[in-house]
Amino acid sequence: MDKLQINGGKRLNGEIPVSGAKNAALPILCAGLLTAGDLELSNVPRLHDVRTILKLLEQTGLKVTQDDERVTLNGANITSLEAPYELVKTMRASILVLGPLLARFGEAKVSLPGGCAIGSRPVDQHIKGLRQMGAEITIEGGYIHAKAPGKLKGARIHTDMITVTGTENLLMAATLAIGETVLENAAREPEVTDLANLLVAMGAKIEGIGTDRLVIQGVEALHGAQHAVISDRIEAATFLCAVAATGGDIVLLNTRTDTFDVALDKLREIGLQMTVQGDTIRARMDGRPNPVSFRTTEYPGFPTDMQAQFMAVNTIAAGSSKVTETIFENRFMHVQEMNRLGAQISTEGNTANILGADRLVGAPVMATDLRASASLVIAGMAAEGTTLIDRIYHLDRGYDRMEVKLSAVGADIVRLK
Ligand SMILES: CC(=O)N[C@H]1[C@@H](OP(=O)(O)OP(=O)(O)OC[C@H]2O[C@@H](n3ccc(=O)[nH]c3=O)[C@H](O)[C@@H]2O)O[C@H](CO)[C@@H](O)[C@@H]1O
Ligand SMILES: C=C(OP(=O)(O)O)C(=O)O
Repeated sequence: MDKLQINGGKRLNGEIPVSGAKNAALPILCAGLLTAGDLELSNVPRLHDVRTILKLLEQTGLKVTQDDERVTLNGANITSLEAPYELVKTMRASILVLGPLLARFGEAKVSLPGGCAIGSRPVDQHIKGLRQMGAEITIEGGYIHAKAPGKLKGARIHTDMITVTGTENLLMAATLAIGETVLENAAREPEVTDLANLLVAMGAKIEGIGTDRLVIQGVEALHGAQHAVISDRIEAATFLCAVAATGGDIVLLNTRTDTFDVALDKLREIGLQMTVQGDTIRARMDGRPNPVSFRTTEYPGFPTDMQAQFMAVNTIAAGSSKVTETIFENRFMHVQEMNRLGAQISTEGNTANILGADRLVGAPVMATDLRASASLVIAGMAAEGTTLIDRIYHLDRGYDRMEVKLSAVGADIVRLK
């Protein structure tokens, strides 16, 4: 199993290209199931999760042609309407094939995703919404069996909570349903907007893009389109946290700063000096970070996917901070590992109290989930001595060669096979 070995205490200096967003690429690739035409995608990140979804899509009969970050999909010859447990269990976002398959073919059999390290993560809202659109859904043997005799029909759907992949699944389903669908309480994450923009390019009729009320007029069929996946705001903010923790002067290329204002404000509060020019951000840091307190919430609030990385910066800040996680019930698994490096964090329910330590000292630690892994990389880079991070397959799910990008700007970080 691969590990990362980090010798901490190195300042970062140089340019880092930001990849396309995992959380936009995954639903967008699933949208390939909605059409018999060619979907020509660029800026698709090289991630394990992308490979998993492509494997899943290929076994439905979707034709995949890949040239580095360019992926062309063709859904003219879909032969299987099933997403098997073996693939779904490795990646929860596989549930995103449900809406498109059901909408275009009137049938789908998708393994129920299990819970995962960060929480139980049910998909009841996806199912509830599809039922409101007329789908007949049974759950048997660990699989969601869904049928829409005739076709899905437009409906007014108000999800009980804001759900990102739930909104995406229902949005994709609604594009081919008969009549009008209104999605109330819709997620407004930039990745949902990126998917909606692609669907419009494919011929979908969607109003309210970027708001919490999406109105979709179903069409008979969608056609092929070209689309560049939006830049990954979480990857970009992760690198900014890294430089805030180590000090240095870096330039991020290919960013979309308009998609992560809240994180940028918090980074300024930390003391990171940033200059934004077009799609680049120059970020400079000297001295010890200021502590920052925050609560995670849905977009446009502070993203849960950045909670762990900001906590890593807080561990060495000059003062104490409070971090509250409101989206997932078990997203503090990095706390114990950071404490192994000398961090002083205590938790009370969904709140972590962090007392900034004068220094962290390297130690062997274990990655428990994707963003926890990234936070341990940051903490390891800020620590004195050597940190060995085990189970970095979590990191590879969602970061495109993180150690290569960080070594290129001066970090001492190597992958041990
Ligand atoms: C592939 C992808 O885009 N993943 C992102 C997506 O996950 P994902 O779409 O799975 O997260 P959701 O927005 O659906 O989850 C938000 C909350 O709603 C709950 N819930 C959700 C659906 C449902 O049917 N029932 C239910 O109870 C979840 O357990 C969670 O507590 O949004 C999360 C919240 O921004 C991010 O952390 C993930 O990186
Ligand atoms: C939780 C995440 O992803 P997923 O929903 O794919 O597990 C994440 O990107 O931080």
